[in-house]
Amino acid sequence: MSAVKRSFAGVSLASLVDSMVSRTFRLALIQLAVGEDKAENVKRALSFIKKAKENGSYLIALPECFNSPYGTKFFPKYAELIPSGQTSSSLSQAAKEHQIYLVAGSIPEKDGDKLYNTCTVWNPSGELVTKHQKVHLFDIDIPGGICFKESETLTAGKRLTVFNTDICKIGIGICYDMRFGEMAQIYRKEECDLLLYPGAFNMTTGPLHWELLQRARAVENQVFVATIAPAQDKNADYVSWGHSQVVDPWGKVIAKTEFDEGIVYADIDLKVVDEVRQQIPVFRQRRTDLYDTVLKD
Ligand SMILES: NC(=O)CC(=O)C(=O)O
Repeated sequence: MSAVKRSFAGVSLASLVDSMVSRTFRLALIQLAVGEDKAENVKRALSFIKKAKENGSYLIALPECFNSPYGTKFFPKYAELIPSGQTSSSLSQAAKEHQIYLVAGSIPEKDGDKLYNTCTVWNPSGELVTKHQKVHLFDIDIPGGICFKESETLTAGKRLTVFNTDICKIGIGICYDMRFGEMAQIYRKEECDLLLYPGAFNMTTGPLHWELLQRARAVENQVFVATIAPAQDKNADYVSWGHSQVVDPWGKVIAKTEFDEGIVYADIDLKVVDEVRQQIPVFRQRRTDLYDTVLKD
């Protein structure tokens, strides 16, 4: 729906809707300490989910690779089927028990003879709403910095992923996906109000790009953006930058943490999305006669 369609006879549709349904909710980001013991990783995640629910969260998100260390050598060993694997079954149970939407970071997924980096989304009935297989694999080489090739063991997903909660529409990307502005633009076109990126940037790219990219995606698309990282473990092969955070549609960081394990809470008010889009109406000012970003099958 465009900003134009959001107003009728001088009364914005958003304000009518606002008076009828709640457009605020508490988002919790779990910055989890992830180690080599898969069962322990899942157990810790479940205990943080419980705590986040006790603190009033409606939507809870986990980090990229929350049941496995992040590294190509680990993916084959930790990979599971979705939704028949043990991790999926624990997540489904937790979403149902706590009556929450759960965006479950990512796990290495075994699908046929291929492996994916996959985020599962669960609703308050414990049903798998959707899953996102990371579409842009993290293959980079910065001499003296970091060299990483997810494609050594992973296959790239083939579709973008949006889903609805009772309150808003959400677009999902995983980590490196955040670098691709076209993907976020498509999510805005699909009427998303919030983009969630479970991600694990590193000590080379994190300090420069992590927050910059989130604020850019938020301002360009006038959406809330949240990122959820594993806590930092200085002894791991891959050292996570941490810094899970939430950015509002003005580009302002409204909640954040640094390196340690913990929960970041943000009270999201979707009125802010409508205000920004009304006050700076760039979406309907785009020159689609000159350029466009389109979703392909
Ligand atoms: N780990 C990633 O997928 C991405 C990343 O660390 C980066 O883009 O930098």
